[in-house]
Amino acid sequence: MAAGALHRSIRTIQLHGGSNDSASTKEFGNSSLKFISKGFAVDVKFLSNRSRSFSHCKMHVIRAISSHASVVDPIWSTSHVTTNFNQNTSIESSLILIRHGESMWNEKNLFTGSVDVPLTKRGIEEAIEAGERISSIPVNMIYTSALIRAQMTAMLAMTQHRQKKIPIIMHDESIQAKEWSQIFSEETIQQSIPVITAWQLNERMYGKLQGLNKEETVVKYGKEKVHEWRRSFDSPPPNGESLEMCSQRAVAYFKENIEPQLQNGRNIMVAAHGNSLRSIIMYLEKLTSLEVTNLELSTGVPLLYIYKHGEFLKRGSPVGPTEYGVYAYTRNLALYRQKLDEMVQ
Ligand SMILES: O=C(O)[C@H](O)COP(=O)(O)O
Repeated sequence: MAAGALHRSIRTIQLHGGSNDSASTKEFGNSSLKFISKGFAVDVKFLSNRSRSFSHCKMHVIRAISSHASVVDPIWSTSHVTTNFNQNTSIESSLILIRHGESMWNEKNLFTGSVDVPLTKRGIEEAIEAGERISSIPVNMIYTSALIRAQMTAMLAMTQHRQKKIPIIMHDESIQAKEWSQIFSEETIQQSIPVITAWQLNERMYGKLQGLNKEETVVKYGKEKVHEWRRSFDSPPPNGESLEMCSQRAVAYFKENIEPQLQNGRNIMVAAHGNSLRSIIMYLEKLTSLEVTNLELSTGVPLLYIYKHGEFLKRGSPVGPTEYGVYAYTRNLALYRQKLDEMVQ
């Protein structure tokens, strides 16, 4: 990654650092500090430590290396990833969206929403199959919701990836969690893919429908009402979130956290849910609130978008690693696949 890119990333840490990245008072007593933040292992020297607030403390970044190993991905070392920080319009990156595989409540046809239910055996198989489909598409970072069905899907899918890197969940919930999950081998870091979990990508909160059977709910409230709750943009289910409300957190998270990574040439997989992904797709494809009512996402089917010139180009779902079509979408994808082919020879 270019030095400029690192410094801009660090500036981002400073700007947003007040709450999430605040260092402990003990650490501020030193004139230098090492920490891992937003996936970067950072060495800093404090120029002024009068302020106790990390976000206001002046510092000089001595060294910042990606702790998100795949950001500097050897397979991409000659590609755009290292040279793309000057708003280079030729930057191109892949975005894979995947709804989790079948969950135990999908199987029972229950409204699930924010309830944290695991995958069924079929859901596990769907996730593995999804992994095969995307196994030759580059993935530098993974975002999942905070719910186990999305996390299982991401992890299972990555067991199939030809790059053989290891997805590692980033624990940012406390300073201790960050410290205790550090990795001390740069080589091991390079063989890892950071997995960022975010509640904002969770399924819409289904309110008083959670745990109810979908068919029984139709019998009780009528087909039309239930369809309106499930698919309309702005009618929330009782005490729950409408798609619009879900979109306010999911799309905001996407814009603030995921889109900048794509702009920097990082290839991203997002494993999330029917409605959080519907709202993100609505944004990517500029769908109207009417058009989004017809958008249905199957469990465990990955969708590919190419990000280029600030636009998201829909590329459907890759069929499989042996299918050539998808890799012909862009030269970079074809080259990536070719490098993977060469690696196994
Ligand atoms: O939360 C749920 O019940 C499902 O994952 C999505 O439900 P929906 O198809 O009713 O939106």
